[in-house]
Amino acid sequence: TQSTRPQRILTAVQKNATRGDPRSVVKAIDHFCRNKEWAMNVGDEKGCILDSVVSEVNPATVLELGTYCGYSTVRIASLLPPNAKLITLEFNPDFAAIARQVIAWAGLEDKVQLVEGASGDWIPKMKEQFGVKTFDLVFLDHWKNSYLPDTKLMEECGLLRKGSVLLADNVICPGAPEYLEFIRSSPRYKSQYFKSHLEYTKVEDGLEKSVFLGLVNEEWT
Ligand SMILES: CNc1ncnc2c1ncn2[C@@H]1O[C@H](/C=C/CNC(=O)c2cc(-c3ccc(F)cc3)cc(O)c2O)[C@H](F)[C@H]1O
Ligand SMILES: [Mg+2]
Repeated sequence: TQSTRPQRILTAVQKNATRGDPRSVVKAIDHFCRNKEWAMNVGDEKGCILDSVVSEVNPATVLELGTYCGYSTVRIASLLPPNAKLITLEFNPDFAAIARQVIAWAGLEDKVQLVEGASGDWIPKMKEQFGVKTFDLVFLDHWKNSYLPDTKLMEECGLLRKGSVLLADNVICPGAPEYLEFIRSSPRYKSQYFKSHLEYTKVEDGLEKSVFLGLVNEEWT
């Protein structure tokens, strides 16, 4: 039977990366996607911006929406301090199965909890199921029209605290116009755009970093 692209990405990791070496896993995927088959990983250029935000936030709790093959999961988890936890949500069972193996090859299973299911179902259960109070960092990289509803849901569920950082991929390509419009005009967020390129291409894309400011008082006037 024909293999899938995620399966071919996993094979490239198993052939070219060193077990337990996250950087070699990232390198193997980038090499495969740049030279063999494009895939929707955040990639090396935007990945460096992701790395710098993770290092700056130095999060104890991270939520990733949209695991796909686990590329950004490995990038983020490899930078986390000891005892930090990354919860990543993926509702496609085939992608989840590949991502688990990629994360395991990188030796990061202890830092990552991959939850197979939909963000809309799991965000409301984060506290009771995983003992999470709030997230220090959220990486949004799932369906682009889900960025806004899921951000509102995280607020409603009390999963964001003053200073929580949201980092959204693809705000230009494919684009997340409703999310950008909301987050840039809301008094509850301080946003910053990091201009870059769509993974493995010269097409413009970028990441939007937004700091949650908490419920600001003008909302009570
Ligand atoms: C809605 N709730 C969800 N809950 C759990 N897992 C989810 C949920 N929604 C999706 N997933 C899961 O998250 C992933 C979805 C990633 C979507 N990403 C993209 O579409 C995306 C697209 C491009 C792109 C750009 C140009 C072009 F010409 C073609 C493609 C570039 C990018 O970097 C992207 O991230 C996964 F597939 C899905 O099962
Ligand atoms: Mg993306």
